[in-house]
Amino acid sequence: MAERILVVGPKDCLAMVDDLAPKGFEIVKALHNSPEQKAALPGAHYFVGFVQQYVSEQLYKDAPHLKLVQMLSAGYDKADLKAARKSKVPLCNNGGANSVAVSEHALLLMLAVSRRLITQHSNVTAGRWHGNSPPTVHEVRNKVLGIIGLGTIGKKVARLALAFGMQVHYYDIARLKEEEEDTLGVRFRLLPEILRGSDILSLHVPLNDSTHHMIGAPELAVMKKSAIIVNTSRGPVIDEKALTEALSAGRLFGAGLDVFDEEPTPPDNPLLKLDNVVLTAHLAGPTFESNITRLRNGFDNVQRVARGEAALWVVPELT
Ligand SMILES: O=CC(=O)O
Repeated sequence: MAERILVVGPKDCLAMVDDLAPKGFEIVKALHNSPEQKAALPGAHYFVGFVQQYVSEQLYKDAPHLKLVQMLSAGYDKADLKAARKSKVPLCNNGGANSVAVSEHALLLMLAVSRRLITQHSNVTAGRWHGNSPPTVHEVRNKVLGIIGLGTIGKKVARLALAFGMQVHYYDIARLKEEEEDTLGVRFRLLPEILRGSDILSLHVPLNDSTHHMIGAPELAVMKKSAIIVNTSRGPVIDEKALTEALSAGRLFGAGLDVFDEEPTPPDNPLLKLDNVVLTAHLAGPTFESNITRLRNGFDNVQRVARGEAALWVVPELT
């Protein structure tokens, strides 16, 4: 009998499954917590979930025959890693499937904040024409971009930034060899140097105990007054209160944020009132293209495990 792949996700995402699903398996598509999911879990061999929060103790209880749990997210900070470890079923992330989307979004935020895009747009739509005003915005060429976290996304951000003529410095606990730095065109700096020296700081680390609030009031205090912060990683990597204070006091030029301490961010969050920010709703990753890549990687991994090979992209905490 064919093995079962259960794919769980929002309706629009499930619509793409039929085009990409591998032959030779029974494919079941279900919305999260739906009766279809409940009925399919006991006989499922592979669980492919668009959202990392689906990885819970209950999942492993309801699906005792799993050989792989494949998340289609990059992050796994909200997945139940304790339950995953206990189950001994490999738990994998999406293998960098979002990296093009997120790196493009990071560049978009850098440019939008540097050029005060939202203010300029609002001025035009409100009939305020400031064409001849003295400049209030920055170029990015020749600026120092500090990347914290030079993984798959961080490297793509570096390549895009280099194409814009930025100088790229990075800090990561895993440092590249000098030849690799030469090939990519980046230079390692210690964290205090990155903070002091960057014109634009872009965060690309996973959220864990060592990255929680890694950018707080003391770190913000040493940054240039003209600096921009871009966060497309996880909200709690920055102390949002300290950032809001720094932005309100004009101690930074601006911030581009796709992620927040609490999501959805509450409507009374004072960050929402600032005019030196560009904010998006944790949507750097999902694009038409990345959704296809996510499923492609997920189904490829399922077939790998079905052939008896080791899964790719097992989350590092479980290896
Ligand atoms: O935030 C998005 C992801 O983890 O894929």
